[in-house]
Formats: sequence, structure tokens, C-alpha cells
Amino acid sequence: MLTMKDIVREGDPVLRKVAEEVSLPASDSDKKTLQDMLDFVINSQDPEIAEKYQLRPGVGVAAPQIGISKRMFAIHVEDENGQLYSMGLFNPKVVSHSIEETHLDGGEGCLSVDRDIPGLVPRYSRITVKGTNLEGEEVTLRLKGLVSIVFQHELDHLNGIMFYDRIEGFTDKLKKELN
Ligand SMILES: Cc1nc(NNC(=O)[C@H](CC2CCCC2)CN(O)CO)c(F)c(N2CCN3CCOC[C@@H]3C2)n1
Ligand code: NI
Repeated sequence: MLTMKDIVREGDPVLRKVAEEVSLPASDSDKKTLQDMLDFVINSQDPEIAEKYQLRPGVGVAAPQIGISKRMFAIHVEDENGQLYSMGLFNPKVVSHSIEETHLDGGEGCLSVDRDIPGLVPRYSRITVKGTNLEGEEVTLRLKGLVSIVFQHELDHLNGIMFYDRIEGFTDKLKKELN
């Protein structure tokens, strides 16, 4: 099973690479890896397992975070209406998104970042995502709210982007206003 020792921390170049597409149909090895990633996220939300293995709670994890530069991630999160999104996705991509933006009021964190970084992370309010799930089916998901934000955070990992890259500092805002 995956534990925190398998999670790559910031500074490792793998977190800054653009990950490679997974060749489909996925190999048994890639399927096992993605299943292990989904199990890790689910375990991280189980008080006993998380305590026993000292797992930081998470709602998602992307393959680069376990040192694998492949375009796949797992998420396990309930949306505002209590709908559970629990899946592994190969080669996810945003096919359309709203112009309107949103953010998590408390900002974001990351299992690969062992420090608190304040600041709001702008995300699209709504996105439509296509990808291939662990059963090999192509899925199209129309997402909004927390689930949409989680997907965007994980998708960023596949492109070498960390959440704090998107935090606009005061100077950035000032520069924009002055230009
Ligand atoms: C929002 C949230 N972020 C948690 N952690 N950070 C993560 O998941 C990182 C990814 C998230 C950071 C912001 C958007 C995506 C991991 N990332 O680095 C992967 O790239 C949580 F743990 C969490 N929840 C709420 C739901 N709760 C259900 C019961 O179990 C505990 C669980 C805690 N919500
Ligand atoms: Ni992260």
C-alpha cells in the first residue's frame, strides 16, 4: 500500500515535468498503480488507517506525486450535494471551462508541500473533463464547485504546476493595475 514515504516532496524535478500520456488500453501495471493511488486517497480519509499509517488526509493524488511522470490521477471526494466522485482517470483533459472563476476560501495545500502557503488559488468555476477510467471506459464529466477545484489541482500536477504558482501576490495585482 502507498504511504507518505512514497509521496515526492517539492524540490523533486518530477513535480515540474509535463507527464507523459498513458498508452491505452492501460497495462496491468498502470492499472495497479492507479488503483493503489485511489486506495491511498480512500485510506487517508479513514481515521483508523490514517492514524495507523500517519497518512495526511487527501481527496486526490496525481502520479507525479509518487514519482511516476504519467498522466493519471485518483480522486475520492464528495461534492456539495453529497455526491461521491471516486475514480482513477487516465489521460484526463479539460475539454471546456467557464470563464467565471472560484477558489477555496482557505486556499489550498498539497501532499507534496510540507508547509502552509496562504493565498487564494483561482480556479475555473465549472469544467468539462474527458478521460479513461479504471474500467477502460471513456468518461465525460461536467464538474463544478469543490470537485471541479480538486480536478484542476490534480490536472495541474500532470503539467508540472503547483497550486502556489497560481497565487497572485499583491505585486502581481499592482503590476496588472499599473499596466
Ligand atoms: C480540499 C481538501 N483537501 C484535502 N487535503 N489536500 C488534498 O487532498 C490535496 C489536493 C486538494 C487541495 C485543494 C484541492 C485539491 C492533495 N494533493 O496534493 C493532491 O495533488 C483534504 F484532506 C480535504 N478533506 C475534505 C474531505 N474530508 C473527508 C473525510 O476525510 C478527510 C477529508 C479532508 N479537502
Ligand atoms: Ni497536490
